[in-house]
Amino acid sequence: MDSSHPKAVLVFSGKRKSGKDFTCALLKERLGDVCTILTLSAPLKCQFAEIHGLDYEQLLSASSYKERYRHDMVVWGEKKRNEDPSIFCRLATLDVSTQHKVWLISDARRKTDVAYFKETYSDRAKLVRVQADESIRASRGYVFKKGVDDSETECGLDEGVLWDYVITNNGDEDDLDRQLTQLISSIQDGLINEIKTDVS
Ligand SMILES: Nc1ncnc2c1ncn2[C@@H]1O[C@H](COP(=O)(O)OP(=O)(O)O)[C@@H](O)[C@H]1O
Ligand SMILES: C[C@@](O)(CCOP(=O)(O)OP(=O)(O)O)CC(=O)O
Repeated sequence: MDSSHPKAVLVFSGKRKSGKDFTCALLKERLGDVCTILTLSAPLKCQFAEIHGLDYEQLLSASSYKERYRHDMVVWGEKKRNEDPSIFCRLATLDVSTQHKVWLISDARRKTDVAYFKETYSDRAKLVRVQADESIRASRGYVFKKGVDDSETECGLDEGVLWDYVITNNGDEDDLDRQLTQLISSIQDGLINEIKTDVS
């Protein structure tokens, strides 16, 4: 593995409907092709869909179809992680083009996810928590589900993590834009000067 690649790995975590995907898409828009979005859930959903004859594309979407199978995917995923804690981290980051110097991992959920990226990429890995008030999440379609929202998949990173950045995403677009601008400039200053060339 090329130890100099990637230059930065932003590991995002947040509750359902907090805006992880939304925030990563905005960052990708701002950073361009130097950046790529990777999800730990994609390889899990791919395998789960194959085993159960389900529609992978629908599992990837923000749909009721995904929600219908979420709990079963969580249980199956945890069984696989118990056998090999970093399996989905490795699968999600396989063969990423060296063109993409900045990786946005949009959906870390467990201490083992965080540990993998910190151990593998050291200080190139930065932990980002996206947070939104529960009322805002509800307005985006969040409904509490027992066995999901009170279990590790949604609570595994609620405590004991020192976040490098916390993004508050309650719908104030100017505030979000300001936070993302700060995040991008601190990454550029701190970790990856090359991005200044790539995005200028
Ligand atoms: N700041 C925002 N402004 C407008 N819509 C938003 C904002 N943040 C999230 N959303 C919308 O809310 C829904 C949930 O956001 P998403 O990023 O999918 O959450 P998560 O990935 O954390 O579950 C999506 O439809 C998304 O487009
Ligand atoms: C089984 C899962 O991978 C399903 C995650 O699906 P998404 O990542 O699509 O969830 P959102 O937070 O709503 O964007 C969770 C897990 O515990 O691995």
